[in-house]
Amino acid sequence: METSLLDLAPITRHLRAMASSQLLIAGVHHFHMFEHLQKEPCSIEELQAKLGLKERPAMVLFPALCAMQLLNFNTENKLYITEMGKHLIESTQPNLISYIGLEKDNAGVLEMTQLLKNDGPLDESALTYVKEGDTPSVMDEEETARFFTLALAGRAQYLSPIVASKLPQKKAYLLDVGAGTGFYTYEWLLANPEATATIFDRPAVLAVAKEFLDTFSKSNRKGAAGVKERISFQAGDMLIDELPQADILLAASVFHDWPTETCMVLAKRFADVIRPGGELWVHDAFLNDNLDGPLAVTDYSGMLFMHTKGRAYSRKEYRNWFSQAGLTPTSENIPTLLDYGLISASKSAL
Ligand SMILES: C[S@@+](CC[C@H](N)C(=O)[O-])C[C@H]1O[C@@H](n2cnc3c(N)ncnc32)[C@H](O)[C@@H]1O
Repeated sequence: METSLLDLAPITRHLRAMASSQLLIAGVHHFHMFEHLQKEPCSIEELQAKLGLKERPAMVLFPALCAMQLLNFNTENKLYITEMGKHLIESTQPNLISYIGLEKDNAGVLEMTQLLKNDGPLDESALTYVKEGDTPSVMDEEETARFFTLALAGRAQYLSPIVASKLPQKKAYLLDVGAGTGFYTYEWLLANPEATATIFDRPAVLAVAKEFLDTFSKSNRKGAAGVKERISFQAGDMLIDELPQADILLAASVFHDWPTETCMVLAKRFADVIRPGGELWVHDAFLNDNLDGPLAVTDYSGMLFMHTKGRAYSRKEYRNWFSQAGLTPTSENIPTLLDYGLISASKSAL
């Protein structure tokens, strides 16, 4: 299996870098963060209260400014302004406040500011990649579900050989929840000729996934034709519907679409259907455990914040959810490509 691919991360970093600009300008000109912090260092909660921000926007904005080296955490875990950040305070001469202000009315900055203040858009049906309750979802309309699923196809196709090669290699039954195109599963089944799998997603997304499986099966790769017979599709709502029991449950780019409380619910639901001795695998981009970067992921978190109900989380946050769900997280951090990686947790054997 091909695992030595050229890492295309520079492309996704440039794509996501727009979030850095928006968060920097919003932080300086619309939230006046540096003025608030100049008297004394603040805990995350204290700064959140001063700025009137809910938990999710705070956890997007503060790590981003740390990753930009403008803020940092001291030994008491309080945020303080770095030497560079001091040049964003009025009393420091020279400062770059007015220069940054040239962009303060940029449409993207104003939108980011509004979303940070509201913790997301007022109209939740504008969000992408999420289906929750009775709120209409773009993932349930044929045209938009196709558009948003196709948008992720190239990324999944590119990442899937390396992700599949780092998942357990064995005869097992894999459940791919929120599978989108299903590429990770197709690759993994190709590498594991005795394994079986289920692709779980919304019905309109599965219609697109089936087309990708058709094309995959017809490729001239050895064993590709047989993958189709070992795969089933299940339409449903992962937040409420019964999920099938599995040896391996894969959640690729799934948790980052949801707020913390929903991530905890999902972790528990996933843990409950993993068979004894089975494993939960998460493929995602992770914040540093001390929430100060990396910049590629704080940028990604800003974009996720704008378009979904989620953000990027640290491995420590994931591992806490896994433990609370009754699983045992491993300490292994497995990098893949595009600033993503894998982590896993296991369920004890009976
Ligand atoms: C960001 S995409 C990830 C797709 C794929 N795993 C990948 O990495 O390319 C999230 C997926 O979760 C699905 N999803 C969102 N809410 C869902 C729900 N309540 N039940 C089932 N699937 C859901 C979406 O339709 C979408 O395909």
